[in-house]
Amino acid sequence: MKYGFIGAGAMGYRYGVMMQENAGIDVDFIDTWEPNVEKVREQGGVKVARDHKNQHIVPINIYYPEEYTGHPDVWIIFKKQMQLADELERDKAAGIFHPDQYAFSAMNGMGHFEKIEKYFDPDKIICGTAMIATRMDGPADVDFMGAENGEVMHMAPYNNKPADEVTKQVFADFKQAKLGPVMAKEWKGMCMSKVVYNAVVNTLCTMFELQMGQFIEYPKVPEMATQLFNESFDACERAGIEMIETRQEQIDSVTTTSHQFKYHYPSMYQDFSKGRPTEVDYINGYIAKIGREHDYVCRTHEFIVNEVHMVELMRKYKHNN
Ligand SMILES: NC(=O)C1=CN([C@@H]2O[C@H](COP(=O)(O)OP(=O)(O)OC[C@H]3O[C@@H](n4cnc5c(N)ncnc54)[C@H](OP(=O)(O)O)[C@@H]3O)[C@@H](O)[C@H]2O)C=CC1
Ligand SMILES: CC(C)(CO)C(=O)C(=O)O
Repeated sequence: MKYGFIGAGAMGYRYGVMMQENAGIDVDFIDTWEPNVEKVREQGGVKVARDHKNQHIVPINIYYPEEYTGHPDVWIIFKKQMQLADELERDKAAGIFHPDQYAFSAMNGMGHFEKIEKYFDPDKIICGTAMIATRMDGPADVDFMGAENGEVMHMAPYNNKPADEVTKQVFADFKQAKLGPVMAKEWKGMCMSKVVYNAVVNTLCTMFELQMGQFIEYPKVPEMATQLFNESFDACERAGIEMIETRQEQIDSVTTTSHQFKYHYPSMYQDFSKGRPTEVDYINGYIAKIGREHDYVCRTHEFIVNEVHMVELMRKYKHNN
């Protein structure tokens, strides 16, 4: 099958380059971030490293939406939550979406599938999550974090029906690309299991400007994680959302993944450090929202949402001095 990527950023490159290099799959990238597209054209591809080592140029096909005439079977969508609505609208106006196409996304946070559903048949949407860390160090310059074969991701059909033939083929292609796919039975619990993880690691590392390996040096991280996961699980239980991991598994995963991705600044920090808004409203804010909708106040998550917005504001004073 042929794949098109909406978003040639950290995760778009991670999936696309691994699919191209490890599985020989035909891949095209669509991006609206001009310095990125121009840099790929100037240097003859995207600069790729793994854990800061073996940096090399990988030749790729990249297009602005308006230039694109291809017809992939599946679109893989990796944008930041705040960018997605405008991106999809521009892609639609450029005429690159077609009714037969599938869409897969493993973005963090919640809210993206409702937007994707406006452009794709819900029976052709595949939900995902990715415990795969990638740094974008600048336009067309990407660093895959963590050792090879450590990639793990989950996927589930948006309609919660058994996987159809195309979804099975996507799974097989991800497997061949060494992205470590695991099929889940139900998409919402699968996605929320990643949201509640990001609600601990992304926000805390961002506020304190820490790489994950530095963050886990603080001995009380498991205690802080327990407090946040307990609130998240309590809210999800009231909302009838069944997580795919237990509370204890999630608490433990903060320690293991922080060692695994020790040089990684979570994607939220990558926005924070470049003066951009963060995804906090789609992560901790989403947990707090489902809590309130079910008569349960997630006090710590609500506090964290405000703290992250406060550090966003603080940049105006600190980073310009
Ligand atoms: N990165 C990761 O490890 C993971 C990310 N995710 C999720 O995947 C989705 C996509 O995230 P991700 O791939 O990280 O994001 P991207 O790498 O796609 O973000 C790149 C965007 O950042 C902006 N940008 C501007 N200047 C720079 C610069 N100098 N360096 C880098 N970016 C710049 C550009 O947007 P603009 O033109 O608007 O400024 C660009 O489109 C998100 O939902 C994220 O949470 C999920 C798992 C892991
Ligand atoms: C890699 C990981 C899992 C780290 O929190 C992530 O999701 C991110 O950076 O956004």
